[in-house]
Amino acid sequence: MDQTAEIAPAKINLALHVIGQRADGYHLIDSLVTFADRGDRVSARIADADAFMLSGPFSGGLETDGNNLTLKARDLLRATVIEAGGAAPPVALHLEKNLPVAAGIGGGSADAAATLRALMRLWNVESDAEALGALALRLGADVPMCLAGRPAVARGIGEKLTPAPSLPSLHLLLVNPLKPVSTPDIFRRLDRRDNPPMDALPGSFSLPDWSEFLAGQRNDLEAPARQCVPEIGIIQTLLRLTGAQLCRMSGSGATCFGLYESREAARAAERNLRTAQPGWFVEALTTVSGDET
Ligand SMILES: C[C@](O)(CO)[C@H](O)COP(=O)(O)OP(=O)(O)OC[C@H]1O[C@@H](n2ccc(N)nc2=O)[C@H](O)[C@@H]1O
Ligand SMILES: Nc1ncnc2c1ncn2[C@@H]1O[C@H](COP(=O)(O)OP(=O)(O)OP(=O)(O)O)[C@@H](O)[C@H]1O
Repeated sequence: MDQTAEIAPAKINLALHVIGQRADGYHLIDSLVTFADRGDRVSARIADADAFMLSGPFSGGLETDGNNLTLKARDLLRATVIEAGGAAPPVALHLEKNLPVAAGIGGGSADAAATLRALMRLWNVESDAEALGALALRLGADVPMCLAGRPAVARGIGEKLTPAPSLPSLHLLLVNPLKPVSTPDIFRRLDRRDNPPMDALPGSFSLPDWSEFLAGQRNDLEAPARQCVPEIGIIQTLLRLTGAQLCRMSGSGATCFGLYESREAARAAERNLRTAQPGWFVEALTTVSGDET
């Protein structure tokens, strides 16, 4: 194989409780994450020399040097492969950026994870899950969960993952006012770092059970994010007006999601909000189900 491609799906924190802080400043979280059926796209092919190309609606202003998480992932995997005596020939990478940047939906982390998956295939790298998780964590706290790409409870700083097999597929609308948010800044603004963890997850696939469960959970980063992006309140009011059963912010923001009872309801809300707010990112999507293999 000399070329391959991977989708880098949007990550959604359905709930995110901040329950402590490590001595090094990183926060301990208890978060339920799931993944969209779409996102960025990373394609890779063996080439004469390393190359990187960016395209897509949100490529403007993004780093094209070694600070782009796609290239950080390439460089880290290559160093690991070479250290183990393997070969990691030059590759041309193409990142199609469909997700807004610094938006709380894991864009850069998803790109890094997709790059790892693509290059492991291209370079015939084999690795056990534990070593791969540790490698991913060196790229960012969200990268291990994006590498797994399955509904999970994320604990520790986000790297301790427990599958959530009974989480059903959800119909969501993502809305972002295109105001980038700095993750460290939002964590720094927290008033409390010792909040209670999430309740026990429902054991059944029932959507009403999950809706009720989610309604009882929180995103502890929402209050500090609202200080920086007041539009978060407006977005949630608009989501409720379009019939969302639940709305909440994902990650460190500012993207919020609305939960709808059907794909049609999410699509209708998408049409309404795109007309009302043409300058915002508004995307209806379906999430992966916990029991898909
Ligand atoms: C908010 C979440 O998206 C929830 O899934 C993640 O916790 C953030 O994950 P991420 O963007 O991959 O974070 P990293 O790139 O590893 O860290 C960026 C910065 O965010 C802060 N950070 C991140 C994760 C975490 N559990 N505690 C933190 O305090 C730290 O200041 C860190 O320097
Ligand atoms: N491929 C990439 N895509 C997006 N951001 C990138 C990428 N590479 C580097 N970055 C940098 O990472 C920062 C965080 O962007 P990202 O989109 O990953 O944030 P996020 O969605 O808030 O992530 P998370 O939900 O993991 O906190 C940006 O400010 C950007 O400069």
